[in-house]
Amino acid sequence: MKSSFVVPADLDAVQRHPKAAKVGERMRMHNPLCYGCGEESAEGLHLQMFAGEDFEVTATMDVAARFEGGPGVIHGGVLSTAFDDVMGMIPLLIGPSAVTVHLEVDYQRPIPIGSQLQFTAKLLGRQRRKIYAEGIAHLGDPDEPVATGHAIFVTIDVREHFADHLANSRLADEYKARMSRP
Ligand SMILES: CCCCCCCCCCCC(=O)SCCNC(=O)CCNC(=O)[C@H](O)C(C)(C)COP(=O)(O)OP(=O)(O)OC[C@H]1O[C@@H](n2cnc3c(N)ncnc32)[C@H](O)[C@@H]1OP(=O)(O)O
Repeated sequence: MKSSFVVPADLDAVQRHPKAAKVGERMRMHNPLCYGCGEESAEGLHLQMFAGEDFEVTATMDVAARFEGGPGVIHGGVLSTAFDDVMGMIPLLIGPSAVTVHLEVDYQRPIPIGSQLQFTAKLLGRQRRKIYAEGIAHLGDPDEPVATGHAIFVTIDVREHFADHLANSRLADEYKARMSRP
């Protein structure tokens, strides 16, 4: 990796949340309209995420024709969206909701339209509200990654963070009802 992404040395202790998805279990969508993993996002990536051992998440994504960037290959922005969402599941293994504050992707090989991308993401550490994660994407052999991602997520109070924006969602009524429950 050729960037300034640095995980601090003085990390906090972390534990897997008792209510986190079990190993091998599909992780629930955080929002059915999410462009990354939402089943109700017609044009979205439709990532399928699974909880792994310890602090790992795996995911698969079919590289559909609508994701083309260069001729016959995936668009780089689509791939970075996928990394954002896959690594964005890591905080849910330790508990808090969190949003991306930093995301970077190293593109190592072209990724063909029609292929199935597989992802493995893992926690690198937590320091206060910051959660550091790393992910790789591969086409079947995890020892031959086609891209690598790094991200920092910051924990949020979900109700507070989204309060002014719920009305923009197609599921505004549902979210308003859910967030007004004690
Ligand atoms: C319905 C269920 C939904 C559940 C939601 C699940 C969604 C997951 C999947 C999708 C993920 C996304 O795409 S999220 C969408 C894209 N992201 C966003 O929209 C986030 C926009 N950013 C923000 O709203 C804000 O920056 C916040 C709220 C995240 C943080 O602001 P804040 O609360 O004022 O906190 P602040 O003090 O600035 O930062 C806290 C700590 O993080 C550090 N920090 C802040 N920014 C950075 C940065 N770019 N790089 C490094 N470190 C940073 C600070 O130095 C500090 O460290 P220290 O002092 O402790 O050392």
